[in-house]
Amino acid sequence: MAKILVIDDNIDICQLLERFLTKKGYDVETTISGKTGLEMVKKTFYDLIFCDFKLRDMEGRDVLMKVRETSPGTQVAIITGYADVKIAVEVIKNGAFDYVTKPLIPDEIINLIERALASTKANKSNTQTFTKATNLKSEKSTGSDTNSSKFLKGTGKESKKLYKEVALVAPTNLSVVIYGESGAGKENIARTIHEQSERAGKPFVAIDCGALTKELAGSELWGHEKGAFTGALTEKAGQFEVADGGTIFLDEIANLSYETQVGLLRLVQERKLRRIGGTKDKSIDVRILVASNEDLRQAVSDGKFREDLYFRFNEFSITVPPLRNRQGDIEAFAYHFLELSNDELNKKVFGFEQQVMDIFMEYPWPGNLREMRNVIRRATLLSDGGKISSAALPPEIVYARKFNFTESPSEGDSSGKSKPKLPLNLKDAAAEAEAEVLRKVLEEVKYNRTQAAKQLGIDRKTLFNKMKQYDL
Ligand SMILES: Nc1ncnc2c1ncn2[C@@H]1O[C@H](COP(=O)(O)OP(=O)(O)OP(=O)(O)O)[C@@H](O)[C@H]1O
Repeated sequence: MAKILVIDDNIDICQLLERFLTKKGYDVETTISGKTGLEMVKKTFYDLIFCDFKLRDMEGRDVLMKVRETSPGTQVAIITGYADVKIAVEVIKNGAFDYVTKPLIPDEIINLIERALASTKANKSNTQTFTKATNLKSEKSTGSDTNSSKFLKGTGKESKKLYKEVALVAPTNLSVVIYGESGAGKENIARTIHEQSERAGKPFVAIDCGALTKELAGSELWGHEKGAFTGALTEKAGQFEVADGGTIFLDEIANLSYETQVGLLRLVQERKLRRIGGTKDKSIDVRILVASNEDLRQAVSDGKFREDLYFRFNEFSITVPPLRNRQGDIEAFAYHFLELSNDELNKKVFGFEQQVMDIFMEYPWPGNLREMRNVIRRATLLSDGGKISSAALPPEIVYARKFNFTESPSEGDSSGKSKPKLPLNLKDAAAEAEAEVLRKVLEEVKYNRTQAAKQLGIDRKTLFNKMKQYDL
C-alpha cells in the first residue's frame, strides 16, 4: 500500500486529505509542522508527500530540499494557495513532482498521486544496469526510438539531476529552453523530452536555426504555396506543419532574424500559421523546445532576441552540464562510444590503457560528447585490437595535460572516490570563487534567500539562478 504524508499547518486540510485518501486505500499520515514532517521522513519511507508551500515553521521549498537529501526516492507535491506559475516552476526545478492549488479538487489529487506513483515505478524499471569488461555500471537511455541504445544517461550526480528535470517536464506541455555548451547533448535531451511525453509516436522535428538564412527561414518554417516567389515551383509544407501533433526543436534559437521571430511569436500566440503566398490560416498543435548555447536573457538585453518570445519559451529551462562536470560518467561514456565505434567500424578494440583514461578525466572536453565520440572513433580506427593507447589520441588532448598546473577540487558524483584534478582556467577559477562566497553567505544566513541576496547585493532571482548553477 502506498504511503503518503501530508504536511500542512491547516489542520482541516490534513484531516480532509487523511479521510479522503484513506478511503481510497492509501496509508496516510499527517502533521502540521515541517520539522516534525522531516523527522518522520527520517524514520519512515513515504512514496509521496503533500507539503504546503508556506508552513508556520518552515518554507515548503526547504522541506522539499531536505526530503530530496534524506529520501531521494520520495516524490513531493507542493500545495500552494494560488496558481502562480513562478512558484510552480521554482518548486519543479527544485525537484518537486508537481504542485496543486487550493481549493483541493479530489480528481486532481488522485490524478497526481497516480502519476507520481507511476513515475516512481517507471524510474525503477528504466534503470537498466549492465556490466562491462571493467565492471563499469552504466545506465542506458530507454526512449522508445530505435536509437535509444546509442544514448547513455549516466549515473553521476549531474546526470541524475538532468534526467530528473527531464522526467518532470516531459509529460507537461510546457515550452522548454535547453541550455548547454556545443555538443553537450541538447538535441538528445529535446528528443528524450518528446519521447517521454504524450506526443511520443508523433513527429519530432529538429531545426538548426543557425543554418537558416533570413530568406530561407519563412519558407522552411511556415512553408509556401506554388508560385509564391520565383523558384517556388511546387507547394511545400513548412516544418511546423510537418511537426503537427508532435514536437519541434529549434536549436540555436538566438540566431533567428527579427522578422522570423515576429512570425514565430504570432504562431506561438495564435497557434496558427499561414504558408508564404497562402490565403488561409491553418491551426497547428506543436510543442516547442528551444536550445541555445548563449544566455537568452542576455540576448534579450542586447536587443538580439524579442523579450515577449523569450517569456513564451521560458516556461521551464534545463541546463545540460558540460562533459567535464560529469566526471562520474566519463568512463561510462568512453566505453559507450568505444562500443558504438567497434560496431560501426567492425573492430574489436576492448578497452583503454589506464593512461588514456587519466587523460580523459583531466581533459576539459570543450566539444563535449560530440568531441569525445569523434576522438574515440578515430582512436578505434587507429588501433589494431587490444586497448587504446595515448598514441591513438590527437596530440592536443595529450598535450592539454601539461597545462594542468592548478589545484582544483574534484567534481562529479558523490561516490566519495578521489577524482583526478581538473584543469582550471581563469573562468573556472572565478566561478569557483563565486560559488565559495555564495556558499559562505548562505550558510551564515541559514539559507534565507532574501537576506543572502541583500548581503550579496544581488536580486533574489539572480541568487536563485546562481544557486542552481552551482548546485548549492
Ligand atoms: N546521452 C548521450 N549518450 C551518448 N551520446 C550522446 C548523448 N547525448 C549526445 N550524444 C552524442 O553527442 C553528439 C552531440 O549531441 P547533440 O547534437 O545532442 O548536442 P547539442 O548540444 O545539441 O550540440 P550543438 O550545440 O552542436 O547543437 C551527438 O553525436 C550525439 O549522438
